[in-house]
Amino acid sequence: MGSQASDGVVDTRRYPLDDPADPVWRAVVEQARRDLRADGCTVLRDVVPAAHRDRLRDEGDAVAGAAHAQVAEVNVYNTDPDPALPDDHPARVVLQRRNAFVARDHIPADHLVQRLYTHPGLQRLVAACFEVRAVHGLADPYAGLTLNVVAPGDDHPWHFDTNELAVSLLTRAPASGGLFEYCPGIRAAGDENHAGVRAVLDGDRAPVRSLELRPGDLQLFRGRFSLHRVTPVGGTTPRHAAILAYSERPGVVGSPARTRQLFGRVAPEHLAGASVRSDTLLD
Ligand SMILES: O=C(O)CCC(=O)C(=O)O
Ligand SMILES: [Fe+2]
Repeated sequence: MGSQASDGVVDTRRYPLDDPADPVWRAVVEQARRDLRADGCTVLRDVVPAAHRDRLRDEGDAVAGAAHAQVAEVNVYNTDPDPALPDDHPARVVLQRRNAFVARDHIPADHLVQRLYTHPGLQRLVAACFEVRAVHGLADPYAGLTLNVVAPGDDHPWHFDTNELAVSLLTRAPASGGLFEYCPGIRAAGDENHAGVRAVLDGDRAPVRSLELRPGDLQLFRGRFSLHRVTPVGGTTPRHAAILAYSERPGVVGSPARTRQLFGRVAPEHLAGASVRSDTLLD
């Protein structure tokens, strides 16, 4: 095994990151591609070996207190309410966002999730699964890597992601609830499908799929096209998920407005640059 992957963060028998010619690597990629083509989502089971999962959870616990907790009124597009839109437009539905994100700059560089995020072999595998030439970590000092903290009784309401390629890793499973639900490909570049999105907000369960994530699994997800949420967390302990955001282009930084909304502050990088976009879908 090569040096990058053999430090134990990744189970290199199941995921031989250093060797894309290995039939095991190729089989992983083929299955992931089939899943992603079919419904925009795939789960790589047990990427982080069982021996490291306590550490993963403890590191998440250590930074969870730094999450920016503020109930925000949002819609699925994370846009401001626009009273000019008709009443039945999905952007008119106001949701309470109660989850809180820990920004990347609060996560120490030696934490397992930081090492996973920047791991060249893992990035190569993720790119192959998503069928893109390469994935790049964001240049955004906050949003590239976050910990999503959902407290008992709270949820993370329906939304689309701004970012195209997301990888998530549960670091603390909730005692109950906290399921990831998603509507595969409910919109596409050039087709917002407002009626279908609104129907889900009004309770239509037909397009909804549910996923049970386990600590150590990596979920690869195209959240820009699939409406998704985390259902209310039950029990007395929070749900923690690390969100590893990637882009096909290097240098991506979030807008100042969105950054303030998510983290309550901005960095010089956010004020300096224009954010890069690949389509004209609503945020
Ligand atoms: O916590 C999760 O599993 C999903 C989080 C999510 O959808 C997001 O951060 O955009
Ligand atoms: Fe999301």
